Amino acid sequence: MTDFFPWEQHTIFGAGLIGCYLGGAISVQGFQTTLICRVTTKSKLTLGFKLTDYQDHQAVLPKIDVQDDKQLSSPDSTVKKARFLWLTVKCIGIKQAILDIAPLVDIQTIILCCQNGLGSEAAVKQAYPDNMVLRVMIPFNVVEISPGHYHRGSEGKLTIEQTPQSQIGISTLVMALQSELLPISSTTNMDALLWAKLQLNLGNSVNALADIPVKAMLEQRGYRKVIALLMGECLQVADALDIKLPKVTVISAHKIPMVLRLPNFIFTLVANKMLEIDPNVLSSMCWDVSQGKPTEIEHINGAILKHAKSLNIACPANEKISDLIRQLSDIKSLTQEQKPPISAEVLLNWVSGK
Ligand SMILES: NC(=O)C1=CN([C@@H]2O[C@H](COP(=O)(O)OP(=O)(O)OC[C@H]3O[C@@H](n4cnc5c(N)ncnc54)[C@H](OP(=O)(O)O)[C@@H]3O)[C@@H](O)[C@H]2O)C=CC1
Ligand SMILES: CC(C)(CO)C(=O)C(=O)O
Repeated sequence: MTDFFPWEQHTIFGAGLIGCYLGGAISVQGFQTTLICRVTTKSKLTLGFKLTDYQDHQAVLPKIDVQDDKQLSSPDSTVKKARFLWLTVKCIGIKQAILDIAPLVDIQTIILCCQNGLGSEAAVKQAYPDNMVLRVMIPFNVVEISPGHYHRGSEGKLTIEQTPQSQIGISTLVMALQSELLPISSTTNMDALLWAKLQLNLGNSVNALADIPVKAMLEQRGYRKVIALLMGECLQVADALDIKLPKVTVISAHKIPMVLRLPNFIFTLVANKMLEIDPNVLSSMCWDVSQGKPTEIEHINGAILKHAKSLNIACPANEKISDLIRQLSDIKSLTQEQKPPISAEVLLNWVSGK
């Protein structure tokens, strides 16, 4: 059993949307917090920043300890070892992050992997076999409304994995970090919870191709039908693996595709909670595509395809949408019709193979 206490050093590695929101929410509670960011974002963050959420909670952080990746790797770095190392880079940044976090890690460091999708923690565990490595599920969306203003635009509790070794410490951590800006809980069944989140993240690729806010996307039945196709395949794979998906929205996992297929006027009535999202929310993949960055498609839709292959289950919709997202990395080679924004009708025809 490991004893650890919430007031020990929290370090957030990868100060982007989730990292800044999480780090800000921890720091504002009075816990020692350091953000590790890129050189290019340091000046913005050292001026302090602001957190808000969709329920009008807010906090202003006049000062927070920010170090950039160059300071971290410098031989005379004075950066403290982390007790809680929150890894908030994208899945595709994990390989490099594993090397770069070395100066922050000692035997006591607990590494908390906050990635969407499946499997990012495996490489971290392999690189740090003597450390406690726990997974974290982040259900809510964060956007940067203006430089240094991070906004949580949707509901849900950040959930930390509990293992037999971590139980007491994680329960104490959860109680201590709990706040209006950061609702938080823990689970002993992270595998199933991450599959349930994976199901929801199937909307990310559609959102990136639609190139409109999530709320506006969900208001169009054609996009919803595409998401329903992707989710149907995901559920088939999860069922074959005998994973029982916990309910992470008001609608249970197996009913979501059916609800998504409903005509607009019934959908608006049945799924009004689902539409309670800020109108400015964009999925993380939509940000990546609009900024020309690589996406997490291989860890989201790709994770389903990997399992499907080993189970011999066909997932044509996920295959098709993964191809469309991959093609965006060579945007110059695409026709106008293949570039976002892609209309709901066109996308539905492509994905359903019509
Ligand atoms: N955004 C959201 O609303 C949600 C995101 N998630 C998940 O959370 C994870 C983080 O997402 P998000 O916050 O959006 O990602 P961001 O890209 O906004 O943040 C990651 C940050 O880490 C930086 N970074 C990456 N590698 C390094 C490194 N080696 N050294 C220093 N800095 C580094 C990135 O810089 P650079 O860009 O220059 O590489 C970037 O600033 C993802 O897995 C995502 O799917 C989950 C739920 C919601
Ligand atoms: C919050 C959610 C589900 C969609 O916005 C997400 O995980 C993301 O943007 O990556």
